Amino acid sequence: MEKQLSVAVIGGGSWATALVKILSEQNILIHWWVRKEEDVEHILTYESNPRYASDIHINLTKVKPISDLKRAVELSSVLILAVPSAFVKEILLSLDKESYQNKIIVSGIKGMIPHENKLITDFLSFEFGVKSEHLCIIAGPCHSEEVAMEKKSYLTIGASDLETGKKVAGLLSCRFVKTSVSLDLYGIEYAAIMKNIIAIACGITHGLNYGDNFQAVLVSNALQEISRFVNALHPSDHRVVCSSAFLGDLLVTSYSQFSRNRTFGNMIGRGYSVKSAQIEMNMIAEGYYAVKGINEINKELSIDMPIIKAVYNILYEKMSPATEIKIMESKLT
Ligand SMILES: NC(=O)C1=CN([C@@H]2O[C@H](COP(=O)(O)OP(=O)(O)OC[C@H]3O[C@@H](n4cnc5c(N)ncnc54)[C@H](OP(=O)(O)O)[C@@H]3O)[C@@H](O)[C@H]2O)C=CC1
Ligand SMILES: O=C(CO)COP(=O)(O)O
Repeated sequence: MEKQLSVAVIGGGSWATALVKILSEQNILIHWWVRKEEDVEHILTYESNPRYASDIHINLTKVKPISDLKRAVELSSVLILAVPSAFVKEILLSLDKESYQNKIIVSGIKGMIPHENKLITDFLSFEFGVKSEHLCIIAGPCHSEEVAMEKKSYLTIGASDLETGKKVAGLLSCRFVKTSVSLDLYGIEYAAIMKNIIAIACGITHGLNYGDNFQAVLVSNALQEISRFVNALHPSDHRVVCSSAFLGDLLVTSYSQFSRNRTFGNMIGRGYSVKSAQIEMNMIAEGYYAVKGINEINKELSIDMPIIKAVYNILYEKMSPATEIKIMESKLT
C-alpha cells in the first residue's frame, strides 16, 4: 500500500488555520505546528484554533496538531510556512540544515526576512541549501476569512520547477479553491510583499476621507510602481502583471474589509499611532515590515516609488499622514 503523504503546516495564525482547512480536503496527513502546547490542547479538545480563524472546524482525523517543530518536520515531506515574516527566521533556525533536505518547502508568507531584506525562498536556499526545484510560494488573492466560509478562491503557486509547482497546486486545490502554477516565482513573491504596503496606503487615504475615485488612481499607479520595481530586480519577458497573483492580490488587499493591511492603514489615517494600531489589531499587518525592507532595497535602485515612499515616511519617519499623502497625490497620474 502506498504511504500516505504527510504535510507540515508551520504557524498558528489565521492563514495557517485556513491552509490546514484547505489541505484537509485531501487524503493526506497534516502535522500542524503551533508554538504553544496549550493551543495544541485547545485544538485537540475543541477542534478549533483558540485565537485565529476560530470558526474553522479542524478535522482531527487528518490534522495532527503538535508543538514540537522538529518532529512535525521529520514526519513530513512537504513543509508549508505560514508564520508572519518577523518570526520566520528564528523559527527556521531552530532546526539544523539537515532537517530541510529533500523536502518540498512552500512559503505562504507575504513578507521578507527582517533586516536582511531577503525573500523567504532566497533565505531557504542560501541558509539551508534548499534546491530551487524544491521551493514554491503560495500567492493570489485569498483571505483566510473567506476560506473559512468556503467562498470560491484562486491561488497561484509560484515555482521554478513546473512539476513541483503542479504537485503543490494539486495539494491546495479543492471544492472551493482553484490553483494554477506560475514560473515567475520571484515576480510574484515580490508582488505579494509589495501589495501589503499599497493596502496600507489605501487604508490611510480612506481614513483621511479620500474617496473611491482617488483609490482607483492609487491602485492603478501602484501596479505600475510594483512593475517598475520587480522588473528592475528580476527582468522577465513572461511576467503578466494583470494576473491574479499581481493585480488580483493587489485589489483584494486594497479593497477588502478583511484586509489586515488596509485596516491598519485606516487606523493610521484616522490618527492612531503605529503602536496603538498594532495593539488594537491583534493580527499582523505585513506591510508595516515590508515597507522598511523595500525602501532599503530601493536606496540602491532609486526607482520612482511615490506611494511606497509616502507610507515609509508616515510609518517610520513619523511624518503627518495628511502632508505625506498630499505630496504623493501630486505625483500620481
Ligand atoms: N491571513 C490571511 O488571510 C493571509 C495571510 N497571509 C500571510 O500569512 C502570514 C501569516 O499571517 P497570518 O496568519 O495572517 O498571521 P496572524 O496575524 O493571523 O497570526 C499571527 C501569528 O504570529 C504568531 N506570533 C506572534 N508573535 C510571535 C513570536 N514572537 N514568535 C513566533 N510567532 C509569533 C502568533 O502566535 P501566538 O498567537 O501564539 O502569539 C500567530 O500564530 C503572513 O505573511 C501573511 O501575509 C497570506 C495570505 C492570506
Ligand atoms: O494576502 C492576503 C490576501 O491575499 C492577506 O492580506 P492582509 O494581510 O492584508 O489581510
